[in-house]
Amino acid sequence: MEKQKPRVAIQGIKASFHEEAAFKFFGEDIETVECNSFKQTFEKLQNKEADYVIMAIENSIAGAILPNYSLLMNYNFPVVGEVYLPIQLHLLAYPGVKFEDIKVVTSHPMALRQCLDFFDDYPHIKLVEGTDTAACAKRVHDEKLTDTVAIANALAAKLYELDVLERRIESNRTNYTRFLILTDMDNTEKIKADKASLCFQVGNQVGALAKVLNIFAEHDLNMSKIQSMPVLGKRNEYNFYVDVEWNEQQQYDIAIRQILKYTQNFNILGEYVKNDSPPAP
Ligand SMILES: O=C(O)C(=O)Cc1ccccc1
Repeated sequence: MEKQKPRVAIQGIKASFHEEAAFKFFGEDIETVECNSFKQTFEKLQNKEADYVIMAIENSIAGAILPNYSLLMNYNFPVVGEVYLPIQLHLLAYPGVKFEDIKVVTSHPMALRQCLDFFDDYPHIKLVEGTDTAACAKRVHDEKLTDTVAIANALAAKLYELDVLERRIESNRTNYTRFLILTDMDNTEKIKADKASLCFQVGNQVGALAKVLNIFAEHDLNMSKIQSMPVLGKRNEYNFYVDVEWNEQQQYDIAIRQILKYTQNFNILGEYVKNDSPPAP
């Protein structure tokens, strides 16, 4: 019997960086479920119209994508993996269009921000934000735009039949985005995890967070990320989102048991296999 392709919900359309990240994690034999918002990707999972969500959570230049932390907490689907994708940005034009013809460049705000240095030399070109990189490329194709170019990836150039006018126009070549993969409870497989994403609160008193961090250290857990987010409507209260990595599963188990005593609303958002970030060039 033929195996069903995993249905992966992404914010954006085919050939966006979210689809590229999904290909990197699952391989290319997937069914991409295009969505208008991150919230809608979670709704698709909830309604069983998708098997997985892949969602950007931080970028090496733009930093954390804060609203997505709240989605993790509110929907409570387990994180089952992560993937780091180098973001390579090209200038894509309708076939035949020359650089001198360009009046407008359109892309996702994060992509535009990463190419600002390139456009410093061309102040007459107007930057216009779009919903996602691939949607901008598609618009150039569909509307046969001859004065507007898009910033997008090589997948978009191929799918929307655009010429690559300039390759790699990003200001910083060590630019990557980290994506999380979530699924619903039913189909989580038992894996030998070596990384976890946690969320908790601590009391507003001296050393409360330090106590928790010391427990990680005492059990040889490496904290690879910490992010705080205010608790809605509560002054001076924060959710702490923490990623930890370990070599010895037992050490992790003991640390978690201890931390439970020093935190409130402790949540394991997911335990999964670590995917190393790309090395600096
Ligand atoms: O617009 C896209 O293609 C996305 O998937 C969002 C995005 C944009 C730039 C870097 C990483 C993700």
